[in-house]
Amino acid sequence: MSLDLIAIGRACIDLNAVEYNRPMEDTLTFSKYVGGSPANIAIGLARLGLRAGFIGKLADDQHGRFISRYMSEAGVDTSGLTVDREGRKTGLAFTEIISPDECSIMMYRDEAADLFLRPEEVDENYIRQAGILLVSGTGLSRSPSREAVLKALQIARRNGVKVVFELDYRPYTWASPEETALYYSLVAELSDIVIGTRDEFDKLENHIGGSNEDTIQQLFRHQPQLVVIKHGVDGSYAYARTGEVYRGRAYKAQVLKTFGAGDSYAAAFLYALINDMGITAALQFGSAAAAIVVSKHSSSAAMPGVADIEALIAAQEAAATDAQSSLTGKE
Ligand SMILES: Nc1ncnc2c1ncn2[C@@H]1O[C@H](COP(=O)(O)OP(=O)(O)OP(=O)(O)O)[C@@H](O)[C@H]1O
Ligand SMILES: O=C(O)C[C@@H](O)[C@H](O)C(=O)CO
Repeated sequence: MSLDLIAIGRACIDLNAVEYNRPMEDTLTFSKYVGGSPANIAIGLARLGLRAGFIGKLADDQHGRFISRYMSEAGVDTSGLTVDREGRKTGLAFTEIISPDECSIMMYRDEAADLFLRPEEVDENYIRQAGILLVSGTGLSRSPSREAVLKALQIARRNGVKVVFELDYRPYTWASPEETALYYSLVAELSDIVIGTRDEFDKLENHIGGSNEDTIQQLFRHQPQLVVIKHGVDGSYAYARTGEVYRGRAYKAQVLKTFGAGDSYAAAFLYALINDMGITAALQFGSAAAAIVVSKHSSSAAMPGVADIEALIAAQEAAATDAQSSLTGKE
């Protein structure tokens, strides 16, 4: 077996408001989906036809079994999953969709099983047959998951497996900003590619209002070859260690909710990189996949296929060219 990418971290349950455009107090019905950033990314890559695997710990309950079955049916290799036997629960995320710009997530993650993944449950032989290890930042927030992720990182480094660090900052599991900055910078400096929002890089640097230039100057002193910094609807930048800067625009979308944007972006961006399509195409793929997912109800179940992404890019690039021609008066 050989896998294009293995993601390590949490696989949980999303309960997304079915009656939306209202506060959660007025929502009576929720739809169940698999959630958790690294699980969503693995599912997104499998939907794009790549061989994706997952390392994580599931609760020994109905939700854990649902996640395992869903991921496996989605085409994700689940042989790296372990099951908690000590009564811990699956993490739940209730999502509130008040309006397209006002979405929030209410977490139930006390003693969540995923944070109890142990280093001895991370198998060197599993990781060494992958092209990429994707580390999700939340897995670093607590022990023993923290040590399990660090072990996976160490295995990847010594076996020539590329490491992608998705910052995936979620405030609820970290003890302090200093702790977040310490582990984020440690892992970012050992990774080949770092992907995050501007706000997440501020967490890594432990200050507010940092600049992309300062961020890349610091990270390029270490291992990273590519740093991707997302700015929501204002688009995203990819900085190469060799000095090139690429800008990707966000595509127009009929936005229903904003969560899931980052995970679909990461999956499609990495799909394009793995297929040697170049960084400009990777930025287009990431933005197009995100535009599709923000217009749908779920994150994992809405991950698009290659044809959907290509169709959105073709339509929106053609529209942008038409708009440009009518401005300049050229055909
Ligand atoms: N409202 C939107 N409409 C269209 N595209 C969007 C929108 N919001 C985000 N995107 C696209 O998704 C990409 C990632 O979004 P963002 O920077 O919000 O990531 P994130 O905060 O990691 O997402 P998440 O909410 O899943 O954690 C952006 O660079 C952009 O291309
Ligand atoms: O685990 C979370 O933090 C929430 C996710 O389950 C959810 O799918 C999401 O926010 C995607 O980015």
